[in-house]
Amino acid sequence: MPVARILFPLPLPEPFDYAIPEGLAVPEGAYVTAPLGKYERLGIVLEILPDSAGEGRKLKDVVHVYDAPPMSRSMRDFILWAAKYTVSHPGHVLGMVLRARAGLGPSPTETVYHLTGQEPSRLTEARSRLLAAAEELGPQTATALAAAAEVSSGVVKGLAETGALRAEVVETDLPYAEPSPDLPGAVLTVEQAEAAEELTAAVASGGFHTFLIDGVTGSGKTEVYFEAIAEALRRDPEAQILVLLPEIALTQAILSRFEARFGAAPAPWHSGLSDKDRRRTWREVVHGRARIVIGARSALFLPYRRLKLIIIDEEHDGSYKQEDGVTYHARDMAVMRAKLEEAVVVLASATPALETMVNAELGRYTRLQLAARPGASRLPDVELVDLRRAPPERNHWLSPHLIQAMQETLEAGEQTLLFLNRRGYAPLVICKSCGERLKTPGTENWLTEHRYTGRLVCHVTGYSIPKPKTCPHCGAADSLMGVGPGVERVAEEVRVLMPEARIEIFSSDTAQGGEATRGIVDRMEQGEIDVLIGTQIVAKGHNFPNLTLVGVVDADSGMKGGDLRAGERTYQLLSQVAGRAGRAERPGRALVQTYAPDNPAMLALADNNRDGFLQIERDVRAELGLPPFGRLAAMILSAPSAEMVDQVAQDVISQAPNGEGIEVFGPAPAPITVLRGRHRRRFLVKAPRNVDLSAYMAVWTARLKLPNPVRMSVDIDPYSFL
Ligand SMILES: Nc1ncnc2c1ncn2[C@@H]1O[C@H](COP(=O)(O)OP(=O)(O)OP(=O)(O)O)[C@@H](O)[C@H]1O
Ligand SMILES: [Zn+2]
Repeated sequence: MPVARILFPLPLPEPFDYAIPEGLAVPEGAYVTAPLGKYERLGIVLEILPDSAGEGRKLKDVVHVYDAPPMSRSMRDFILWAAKYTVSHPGHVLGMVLRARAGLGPSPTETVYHLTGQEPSRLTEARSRLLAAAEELGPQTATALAAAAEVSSGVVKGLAETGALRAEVVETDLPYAEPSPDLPGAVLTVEQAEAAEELTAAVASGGFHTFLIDGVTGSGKTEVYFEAIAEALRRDPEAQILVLLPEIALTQAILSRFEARFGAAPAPWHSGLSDKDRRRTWREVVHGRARIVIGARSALFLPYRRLKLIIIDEEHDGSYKQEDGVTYHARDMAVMRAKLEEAVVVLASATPALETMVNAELGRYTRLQLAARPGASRLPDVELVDLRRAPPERNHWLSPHLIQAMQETLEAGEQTLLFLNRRGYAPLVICKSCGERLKTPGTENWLTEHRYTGRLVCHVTGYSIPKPKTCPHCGAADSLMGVGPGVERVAEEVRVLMPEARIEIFSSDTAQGGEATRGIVDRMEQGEIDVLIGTQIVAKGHNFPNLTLVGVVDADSGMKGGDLRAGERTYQLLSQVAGRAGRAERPGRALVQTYAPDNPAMLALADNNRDGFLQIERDVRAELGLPPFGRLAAMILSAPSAEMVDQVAQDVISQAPNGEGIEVFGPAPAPITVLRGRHRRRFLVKAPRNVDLSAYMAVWTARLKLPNPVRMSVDIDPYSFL
């Protein structure tokens, strides 16, 4: 009897072997169930071994094979590779792949009711209301019809018995409509057409190829990669296309753009999906029927049947790094995935990551440049406002220069966007009496004041309390004071300065759920808002034609904290924000308030000299042997008490293997020192580029025997450093 080697989505070190019973067809990659411990569990057949592998062994049987296309070999290889790279159990990675396993079964069904046109024998008031609702809404469930007509669902049953309604059993999860490659797109400019041609040629000839679309904001990067998508759809009727976006950029606006271009909505994948939509997308992906998937980073781990093109829009974005559980960077993983699938991968950005630029220079990626915005649209002028010379008034945040520009903009009937990457009213609350800074109990995380809700909130842990009347430390009454600006406080300032302006705040607090976001975006597009004050949620993907002034309230805030990418990230975010201005005919400008106008990131921003900035960055990193010129990994230990974690950390460091050129720093407090009641310490490991740091970390972690409540995780290429 042949043997199936099965991987389960559990943190187990290896797969297990099972016998394939007579009469059961089990292909490689099949989704199966098999007994493990007390339960039958879902797993994946990694490979089929010859009969000899089972000889003399007492193996349990595979129990059930799901009626779904088997997982491709390239997907299985990707799982094993990703586990090795991230120093995780393969079963842990498989768990991410099987996140909506309900999609393995067929769609659930429900009963809907149609009008038959036949008159009921007796027509009551309730019955005619219900028939009217059925007429208006079309086929619906009894519950939905009854609710719409405000009658009991018994009325539906009664009408069905008289023959006025006909019941039909239908599937709840419908397939996605087939996108069409041949609808007209934008008429491309010469430079756009050249870039599109290179992409479509690579898609047409097949095979692995990595591109970078390096194009200024608003240059039409989306229009260009649309052409590659169209080509992939056209070439291969089974090809699947994955478009990754930062979660925050997955707005209705971009979905609508896809729908307009391809005549059908793409299959979505992000953290806000309902269970039903998650199951639906997953099923359609596995069966190969979802042709275009648009999703956040975890969409990379879906088990596509035939993935031929991956787009990573805003490839520099920090949200592609997953920090929890299996830590990975979706951009880097996507390139590997494309290699295994022999697919084309396209990174797009106006401010590519230094890592990506270096890869392009080394010829690993083909760089396609878009230097201009199409039509009359121009890049905004960026001007630094030196706050040391002309500061705002005390306890105010807008400089006279910015205020004047806002007033001119309002008078011209145009819109202003003020950017401040801080939610709430004030980022810090202190007691005037005793000087205490309010923190989440047991941690070093400050509480942020939110006036809108009257609460103090921790943005790290989510801890929140109503704002106390007295100081929790010294008991003084009315002594708590918010320090520094958040978007709510800046809005307050603008309201006083410009009482006639229509002002709105756009942050994750005011944009809970897609509907609210759409409301603000729509109103901004329609010109119903004069001043929009927003966090990074406004920085990406929006096209506001009448927006001509962008004000950056505090350009320095992102520079603090000693993070190796702080300068790069500040440059990226600010040029992204500035790029919102002047996207239509009217020219735009950006005023950037800073106390450090000679910082290289600020100077480069003002000169629109991105490459000069990257050159300085790369020199610094090359000098220090930091990524991409060296490698980093982190190990995080956590335990219920600080004493315990410190003690274990000493033992852990003594076990670190020696390696040529490898340096281990720490233990030090982790970026988030206390999380969910656990104290965290971190080691940072630095190695030359040619060292396999994953293998080094695997050797180290295999040596450790950690006491029970202590947990350990490895982060290859860490991104947070505080
Ligand atoms: N060739 C073209 N003809 C007409 N309109 C175009 C053309 N190219 C781009 N546009 C329009 O210009 C705007 C910006 O294009 P797009 O969003 O594709 O740029 P982008 O480079 O992806 O921008 P960002 O960097 O902000 O993400 C869009 O409204 C788009 O429809
Ligand atoms: Zn006090």
